[in-house]
Amino acid sequence: MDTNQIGVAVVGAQGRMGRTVCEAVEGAEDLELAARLDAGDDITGLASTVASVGIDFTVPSVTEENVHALLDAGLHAVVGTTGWTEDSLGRVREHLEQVNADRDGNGGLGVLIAPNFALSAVLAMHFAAQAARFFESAEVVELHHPNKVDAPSGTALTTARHIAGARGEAGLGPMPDATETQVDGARGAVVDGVHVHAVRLRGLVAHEEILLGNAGEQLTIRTDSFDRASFMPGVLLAVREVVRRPGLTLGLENVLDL
Ligand SMILES: NC(=O)C1=CN([C@@H]2O[C@H](COP(=O)(O)OP(=O)(O)OC[C@H]3O[C@@H](n4cnc5c(N)ncnc54)[C@H](O)[C@@H]3O)[C@@H](O)[C@H]2O)C=CC1
Ligand SMILES: O=C(O)C1=N[C@H](C(=O)O)C[C@H](O)C1
Repeated sequence: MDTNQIGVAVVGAQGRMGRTVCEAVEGAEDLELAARLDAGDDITGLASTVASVGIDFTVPSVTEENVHALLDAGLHAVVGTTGWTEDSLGRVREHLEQVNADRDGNGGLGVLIAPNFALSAVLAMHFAAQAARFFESAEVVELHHPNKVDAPSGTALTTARHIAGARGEAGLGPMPDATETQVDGARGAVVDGVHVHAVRLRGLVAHEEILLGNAGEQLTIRTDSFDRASFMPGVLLAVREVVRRPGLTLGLENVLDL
């Protein structure tokens, strides 16, 4: 391996995203694909490889455990897997503080977790948060392939939280809604007061629409990932950035300086 290259281990390498990430890493001159791991493989062994960054695209039930194992093996982590909570993020922050306190002089480890690495999705979330304070109503509709195991998507959860945060800061109250629900679930999930709807449809990859309404007008912000290639520039950027960002970074928007 060239000394200027960053060694990368992909965890979840046999999955839809993992396979695409392996190809993208192999195609990047400044990165070296050092290991492909999937269920049943031992992350601890990465400590004795040239890998310095682990990329996790696995399943919500195992991603936190994988990140702790990557940190214990001395690797930075880039994570696209969904399912993170304030509690699990807090445990990663604590772990980073511990490992980085022990690494004096060796440069701190970083973890970058992003619900979506596609530029269009990151911008859609950003624009939605900017627009939210100007509208009485806002709802999020996410649309995905039917093999997705979680709903609503991590991107939709984050979008809804950002909208709710912006509305709260602007002093907006609850949205108008006179519904007397006839069937449970008809109005979707409610995330911090924002309704989120999840569509699962054969043929889709990853899509999201943010609807913002006032009397007589509507703003629609839409992002479409037609191919998993859309996530790759963001994933590779995250790998290059995480090695010089000790601690926890949440969202690609921080790296893009939005
Ligand atoms: N942040 C982003 O931009 C994106 C995030 N995602 C998220 O990434 C995750 C993976 O998505 P897909 O690749 O579509 O799923 P997938 O089901 O195709 O792949 C998951 C892979 O993880 C493996 N796996 C399961 N347990 C494991 C373990 N303990 N250790 C190592 N590998 C393990 C599985 O065997 C499988 O190969 C999901 O949470 C999805 O929502 C997906 C696309 C983009
Ligand atoms: O499972 C997927 O496919 C995707 N998952 C992420 C999410 O839940 O937001 C990102 C993207 O939507 C694709």
